[in-house]
Amino acid sequence: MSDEVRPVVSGLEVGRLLGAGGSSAVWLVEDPEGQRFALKIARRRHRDEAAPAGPAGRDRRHGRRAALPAEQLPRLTHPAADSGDPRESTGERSALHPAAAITEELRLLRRFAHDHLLRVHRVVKTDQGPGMLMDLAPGGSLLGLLTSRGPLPVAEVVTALVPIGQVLGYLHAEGALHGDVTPGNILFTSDGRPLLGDFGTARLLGTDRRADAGTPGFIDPTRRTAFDPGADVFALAAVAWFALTGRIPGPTEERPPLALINPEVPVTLMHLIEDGLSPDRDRRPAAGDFAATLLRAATPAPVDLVPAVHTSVLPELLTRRRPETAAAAAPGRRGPVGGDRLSRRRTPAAARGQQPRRTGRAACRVPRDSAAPRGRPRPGETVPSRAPLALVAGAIAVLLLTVGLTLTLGDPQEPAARAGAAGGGGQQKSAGPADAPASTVEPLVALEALVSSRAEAFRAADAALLAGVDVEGSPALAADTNAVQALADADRSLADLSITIRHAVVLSQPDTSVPALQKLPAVSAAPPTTEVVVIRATAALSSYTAVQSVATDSSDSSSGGERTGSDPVVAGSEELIFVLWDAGSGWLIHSVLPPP
Ligand SMILES: Nc1ncnc2c1ncn2[C@@H]1O[C@H](COP(=O)(O)OP(=O)(O)OP(=O)(O)O)[C@@H](O)[C@H]1O
Repeated sequence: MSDEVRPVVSGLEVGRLLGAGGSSAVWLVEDPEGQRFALKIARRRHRDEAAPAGPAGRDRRHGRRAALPAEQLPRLTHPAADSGDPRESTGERSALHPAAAITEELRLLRRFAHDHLLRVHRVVKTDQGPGMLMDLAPGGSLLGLLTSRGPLPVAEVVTALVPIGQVLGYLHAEGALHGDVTPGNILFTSDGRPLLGDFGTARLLGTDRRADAGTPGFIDPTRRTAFDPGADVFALAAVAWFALTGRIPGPTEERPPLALINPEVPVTLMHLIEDGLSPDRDRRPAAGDFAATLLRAATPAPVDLVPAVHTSVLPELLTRRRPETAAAAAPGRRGPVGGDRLSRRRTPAAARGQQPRRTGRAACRVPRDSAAPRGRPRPGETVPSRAPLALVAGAIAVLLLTVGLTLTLGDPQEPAARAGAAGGGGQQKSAGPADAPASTVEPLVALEALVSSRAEAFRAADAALLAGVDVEGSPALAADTNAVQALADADRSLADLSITIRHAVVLSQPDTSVPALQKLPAVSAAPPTTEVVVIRATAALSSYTAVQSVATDSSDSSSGGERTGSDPVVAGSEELIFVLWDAGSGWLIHSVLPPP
């Protein structure tokens, strides 16, 4: 940022550098009437490499910042539009004079007006090429805020992103895409109002070269070549994830449940973000619906911009708030937050071992492991709000029925049980761990006992109990251990949880009606000495409550102290395929799969 050269612009006083992205630098400028704007100028490399600015040097609808759909272009009232020039209908307009093209693009852009869309005023000449004069957003960007403060509380994320969902809904309804929704492009006014920036500006400045690029972490891997509002929704969901965790979400199969990283996230919000990020397009909400659900997910709170803004902006911030006591700032409390945030939740990024504050895109690439898990109570910490507990409860509801699926399908590992079975006496059956069935027991009966023991592991938050449930080294054990350990780390357990099996049917082997099952590693990779059975059944979770032990002064450790709980969660049921193995010591769960 320091290597940016201050531009010279006739009629405007150029102030400080507001920020610099991958392709542009943005300066504070003031006109003779004292009105302040932001001036965006393409950085030299991009100016030199850029094609002439124009509305459609090529069809960029599916690329980065495909702000204006090409289908709108033939309807332009550009001087060439009525010329009968076939380039108009094919979108090949790169031959337009750049100045005319810029004027046209600007005219088009200004047709889009929304309270939360950053306004573009005019293009001005500078000694560094054309510059774009736009509304000043003194509150800086969401990226700057996150870099200063770390992950934001849910209530502030709601405030910051509901309007962005709304403005995206507006653009989509108008037939336009944004194409580059990122934390760097979400800006704030001095009263904390979020604005979506960078809409169409790259094309105006001629920096929109990388049609197939985008901002890593916020690019929809399933984006389509046609007009694709879903790609903007994906990016918005990715921004939400980033704002709540300080990490980019990563691919579905690698992504931990959001609730386990940030236990303050309500279940509704967790599901909303997962739906937004889902490769299954049917699950992705429309942008307006995303905004509406986000608004219902938690009570919004003003975005605290103080830690992030330039000192010259502080006097005009309306969102400055007094520090308050740590107790009042407990997670889930409504209203302003402050004192606690500074000490516990708002540890500066550098102190958490994160990247020091930077501007520009690079700062958003926070390493995946750089954000410490949050929400773990410290010894002696006061009772947390119900929100984290409800959250954990909901997260586990998802885990209980689905985590094993992802791992099983994505990572078919050969279990360590193979070695044990090889020397274990073939089909000889021995007694399993306490309460674990031996294979003299019918697999269906065994399955009921296994899921019951699995529920006990979650009730007690004791991963050791899983040894009698899942095959050693299996996908099921890996998934269950992660989930139970996460509960234990958060000092939580699931009271009253039970899992029952209904409508269980053993599928014959080979089952010609389910050919997909024969190819499963869980079935085909079993050692010869291991018996395998495949069961289709409905697993039903009882309602349960996430509880947290709270230390008391009592010296009677057997009392277990007080317990505080969330609202009961009813998790429902799901039809699943269970693959059970018996390597000589009784039936254990190897994998849990969705029905073919
Ligand atoms: N209107 C504005 N008011 C105040 N600051 C702004 C404004 N526009 C941009 N900025 C600041 O400048 C930074 C860079 O702007 P922007 O992200 O638009 O640049 P860019 O080069 O187009 O980005 P990219 O890396 O996506 O190419 C923003 O992150 C923000 O901090």
